[in-house]
Amino acid sequence: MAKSDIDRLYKILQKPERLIVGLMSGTSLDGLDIALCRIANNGIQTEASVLKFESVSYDEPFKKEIRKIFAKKEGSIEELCLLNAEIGIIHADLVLKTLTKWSFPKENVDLIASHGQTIFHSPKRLHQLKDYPDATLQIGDGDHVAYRTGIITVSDFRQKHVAAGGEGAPLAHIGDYLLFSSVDENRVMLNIGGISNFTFLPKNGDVNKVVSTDCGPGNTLIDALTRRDFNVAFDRDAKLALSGKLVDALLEKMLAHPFFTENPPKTTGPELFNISFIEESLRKFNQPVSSLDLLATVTMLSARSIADAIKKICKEGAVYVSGGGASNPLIMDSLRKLLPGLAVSNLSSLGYNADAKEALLFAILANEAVAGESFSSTIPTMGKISFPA
Ligand SMILES: Nc1ncnc2c1ncn2[C@@H]1O[C@H](COP(=O)(O)OP(=O)(O)OP(=O)(O)O)[C@@H](O)[C@H]1O
Ligand SMILES: CC(=O)N[C@H]1[C@@H]2OC[C@@H](O2)[C@@H](O)[C@@H]1O[C@H](C)C(=O)O
Repeated sequence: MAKSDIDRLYKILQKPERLIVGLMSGTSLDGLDIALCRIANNGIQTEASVLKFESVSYDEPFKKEIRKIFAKKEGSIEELCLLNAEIGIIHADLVLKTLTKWSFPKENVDLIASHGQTIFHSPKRLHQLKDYPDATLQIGDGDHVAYRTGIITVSDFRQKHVAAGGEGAPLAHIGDYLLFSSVDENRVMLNIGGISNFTFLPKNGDVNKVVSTDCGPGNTLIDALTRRDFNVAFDRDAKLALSGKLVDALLEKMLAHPFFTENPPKTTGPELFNISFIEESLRKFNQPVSSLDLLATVTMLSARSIADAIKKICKEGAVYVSGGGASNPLIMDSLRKLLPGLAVSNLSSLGYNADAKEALLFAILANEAVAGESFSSTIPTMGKISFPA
């Protein structure tokens, strides 16, 4: 860290608006979402827009490398160490490449907000080891990103949330509250990524009534099955699931898992919802199920677990859906049927790109980290600052 960097940061935090590149690499391991965001002010005055967005796919060897340790209880510590640096370097290079593609000079970017790659999410509810705290780990070190890009980088947002008594997730509610609260509509901001999660924003704007929680598997089980049984990365437009049949009794067995009955807020990950979860459910069901019917049933598990979680919190208002699952017609149509009191639409109906939302939300967290104040003792500002020099 050099004095010039501190001076630069000081100037950035005094600006009325900042240009922040938000980076999100989620649990689907499909690629890196890169959003160039303009963010004015901070806190409840925040105004944000996405100027440019690109989702850069990871190549198969890189996905394979991450999968060696992703959400696994056991693996190579060497691999973890190497990937921490490698992911930082790859993310930095993807930012540089994308800025060049946009013909946007990197000198004009104030900050990078880098989520990193979640490698293991281990809240107490999952590990159940009484002598250990809630824990979560994101890698792709921010110093690599800052050094390689020359841009001040805010990263590793989740640790402070855990330090302040949270599970390290969801963090979306902060940006959701700042951007999407409405005086005349109850809003559910639903993201269907690998894991599904939502923020409930009551129409009176009362921050104390905001609820934010994971619901369960979004696309993660669907992707795991299409990879295993059909050798494709995901079920585009639910074509495969739509040609299978829902096996009701198996769905009920899956929904009997205690995660679904626990009250929100709660978080989870592919550490729980993975192929072993499906195999265990099939073992309990003890009847043969075809691959297509299994996929149809697992797709309905996503829709049902989301709808059940929302119904507990909000019965009337609107649901705005983002994340890759918003492009799954079987999930979207099922949500509309299961939530008759709520108008379900894509986040684009509020003028925001559904795929860019999570990267934008982390840009907002970085903006708060440099220019904001804690919302409360349990919602502090989050993120660590890395300097290029
Ligand atoms: N056209 C489509 N039809 C069906 N599913 C789709 C479509 N497009 C994307 N998806 C699903 O969305 C997934 C990617 O979602 P997304 O990028 O939101 O996840 P993520 O950000 O990695 O997850 P998380 O939010 O849990 O961290 C894909 O793996 C796929 O399952
Ligand atoms: C530990 C972790 O990376 N969790 C992610 C994941 O993806 C969706 C869901 O599980 C959510 O809890 C979280 O991401 C979003 C962006 C959040 O923190 O709000």
